[in-house]
Amino acid sequence: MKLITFYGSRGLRIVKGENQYVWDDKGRRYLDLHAGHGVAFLGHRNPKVVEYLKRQLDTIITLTTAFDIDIRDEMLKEIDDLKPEGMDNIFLLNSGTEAVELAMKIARKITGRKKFIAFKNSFHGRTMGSLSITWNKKYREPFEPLISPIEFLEFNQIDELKKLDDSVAAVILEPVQGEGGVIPAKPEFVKALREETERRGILLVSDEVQAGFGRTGKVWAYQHYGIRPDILTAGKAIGGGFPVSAVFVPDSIAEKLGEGDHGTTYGGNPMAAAAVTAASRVLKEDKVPEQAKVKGETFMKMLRDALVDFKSVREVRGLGLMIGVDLRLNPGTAIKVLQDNGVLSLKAGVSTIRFLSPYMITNQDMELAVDATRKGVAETEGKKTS
Ligand SMILES: Cc1ncc(COP(=O)(O)O)c(C=O)c1O
Repeated sequence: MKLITFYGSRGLRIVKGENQYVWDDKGRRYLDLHAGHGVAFLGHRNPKVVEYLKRQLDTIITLTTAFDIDIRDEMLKEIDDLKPEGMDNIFLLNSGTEAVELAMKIARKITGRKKFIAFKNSFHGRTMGSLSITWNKKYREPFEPLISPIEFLEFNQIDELKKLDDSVAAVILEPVQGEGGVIPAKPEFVKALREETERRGILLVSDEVQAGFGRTGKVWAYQHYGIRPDILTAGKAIGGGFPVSAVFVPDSIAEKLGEGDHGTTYGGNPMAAAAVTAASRVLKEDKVPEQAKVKGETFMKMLRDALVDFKSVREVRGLGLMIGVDLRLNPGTAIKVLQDNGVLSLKAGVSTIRFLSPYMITNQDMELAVDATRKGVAETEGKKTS
């Protein structure tokens, strides 16, 4: 039997993960700034997550939300302190794309409108709805016709907001574009977008599947911008490594949703509830957002200082521990050199090395990553390194 995988092989067989590290079958340790596409933000096998999952395994693994269970109540209590402002309702799913799908369904149901607006360089997932609002043509075109109407606007261009009209159900925004190249939204753009969407009765969806849950230095990335979205989607980090995603909405929206509007076999299962409970406790007890803010600033400064002399480096950018090194050349060589030097990273957009570091990264880890990045960029420029 052969496994279908749509990702190119990295040529490593991983046998173990712990905190910010993974080990291969030859016993070599890697600093994991790939983190399973950012899932392992709370580290691999975070002890609290392992404790909760093990306890849940001994109790019950599966139970639909039609039946009550204590672990879900515990989860609701733990996540209540972390909820996006004004959003008292959560619906649990299993992957980021499912959360986006539900956000789109909700937007159509609530507004009675059809159209979605997304941004150039956006990434929202690979199922038919979320794919329709994902910018990269290579992902979209083989599967057309997708849902419509959809319009992609220039990201961070206030002028573009003139194109919003009363036919639009929702605008889907990544406060920091992840797959598209680690591009933070500009504060004035987000403010203008919020004003214009509010004025026209358009729902604003903050897609925080990648940026959310502490990674950018706040619990939710929209909190950097002094606005409130209408719907928030979360995933990746919120289960501490367990597959789970969430849609948050305020009462004003939840009240208009009813039985049959959506459903999911696995969503909200006890294992996922246990994982989210543990992850929420870790976030609060370890003051994860604060750590991400401080460490992210340090890491970005170290990268900027170390890369200042390289002509191929266009920019080091990001927010908290969501960091990109944007090159004028293809980043493939640099990512390979980083890996050979014990650091796993991933590509974003066409030209960016992306670091999605677990929050427990140390200064020593950063030095290793910065040194490996220097080597990677040097080789990209055709310079010999030792
Ligand atoms: C912003 C954003 N939305 C949605 C998704 C889709 O998540 P998943 O791969 O879990 O379906 C991703 C994945 O990278 C993402 O970055």
